[in-house]
Amino acid sequence: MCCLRNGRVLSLCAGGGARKALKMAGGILERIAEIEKEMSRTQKNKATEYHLGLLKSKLAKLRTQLIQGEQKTGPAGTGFEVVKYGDARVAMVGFPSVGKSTFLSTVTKTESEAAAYEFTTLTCIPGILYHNGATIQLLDLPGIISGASEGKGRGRQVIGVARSADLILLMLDATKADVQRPLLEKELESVGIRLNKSPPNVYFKPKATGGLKFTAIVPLTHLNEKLVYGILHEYKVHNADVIVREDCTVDDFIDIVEGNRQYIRCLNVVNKIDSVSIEEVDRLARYPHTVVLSCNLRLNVDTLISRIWDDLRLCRVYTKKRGHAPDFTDPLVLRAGCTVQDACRAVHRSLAEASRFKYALVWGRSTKHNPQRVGFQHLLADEDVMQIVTR
Ligand SMILES: Nc1nc2c(ncn2[C@@H]2O[C@H](COP(=O)(O)OP(=O)(O)OP(=O)(O)O)[C@@H](O)[C@H]2O)c(=O)[nH]1
Ligand SMILES: [K+]
Ligand SMILES: [Mg+2]
Repeated sequence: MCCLRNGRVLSLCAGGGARKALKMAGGILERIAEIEKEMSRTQKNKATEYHLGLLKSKLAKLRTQLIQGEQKTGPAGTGFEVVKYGDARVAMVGFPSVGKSTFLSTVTKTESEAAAYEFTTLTCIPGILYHNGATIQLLDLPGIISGASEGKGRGRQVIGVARSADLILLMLDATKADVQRPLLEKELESVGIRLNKSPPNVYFKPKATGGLKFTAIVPLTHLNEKLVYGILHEYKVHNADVIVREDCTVDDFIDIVEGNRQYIRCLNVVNKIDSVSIEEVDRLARYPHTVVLSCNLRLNVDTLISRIWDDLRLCRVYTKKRGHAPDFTDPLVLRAGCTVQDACRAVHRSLAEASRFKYALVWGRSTKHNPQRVGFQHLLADEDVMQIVTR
């Protein structure tokens, strides 16, 4: 019933351009359904792998068209753009009534309405989580339903926000986690979001001339030259260098050719563990990238916050003035793998220029001795202390 309400809201605000876009999306959806049907009819074996590979690239192309169509023609103001704020952004994605709003209200000062009926939250509600000297923007979002990625309910907007996050929390209900998790993963996958994955190690460079050059530097068990050529042909790429450096799948290779994938870290958050047995809690907690939780009983809330912190992979750098103690209250909050130059830039843009910067003194886990005199390229570690010496 609520979906209907959402559907009605959507169609009410759809103007001429948007209506055309919806119609176009409808055509693409039909073709996607046809290809999915054909794929499910086709047996998987050596003889069909080429055919299946091409179908997969056709499918990927259509899905990209769908997303791009939406981005270009979607009525303005229907997304819920919330300004990025703080050192990192965490978005909660889940089915209705799994406890997203309850969690936001538990860990931030923002009150997001929580209730026993589905679709209580209708837009993006930001809250701020203060942890370890960092400010983390936590986004509460409307519940999504299966088919969200194809435009059902507010799914598209929700996924659009998820795309902008540094970490996605897949919020699950402990009584239905095994059903909900794969459905949510599928919705995010189908719009090009890759969870807890790193980009496949494949070099791909389209060129103007010279034909296709294919090299594999490891034995391949899913891909072969013919298949790669077939997929590239599907994308109308006739000149390119391809170097495959890992045993990647057809899907991985298509991701590389599409080039628009987003690799985002994700944590499965299983809420309402007060509703299931202790044995079940134990089983759920063993799933990879998972934290179990009860917002109502405040069980494991701190564990979740510290897992969020770990997964964001932030790096705190305490700055220090010459002759003074370091300021441990207000760190620079950067990303893991940051350099001294990044830290200088965070203090002031001009300090990141070689004309101003002489060297830095660093104390902490990144150094061999304390302090160590280092240049711009030195890699900093979490909780390092840094003193900048200028010219
Ligand atoms: N048993 C139990 N119920 C919970 C827990 N956390 C939240 N709830 C209840 O679950 C219901 C839904 O909570 P919400 O926070 O509104 O869920 P939501 O995911 O934001 O829902 P939508 O905004 O509708 O998508 C409310 O009645 C909460 O009181 C929990 O840890 N255990
Ligand atoms: K609810
Ligand atoms: Mg809610």
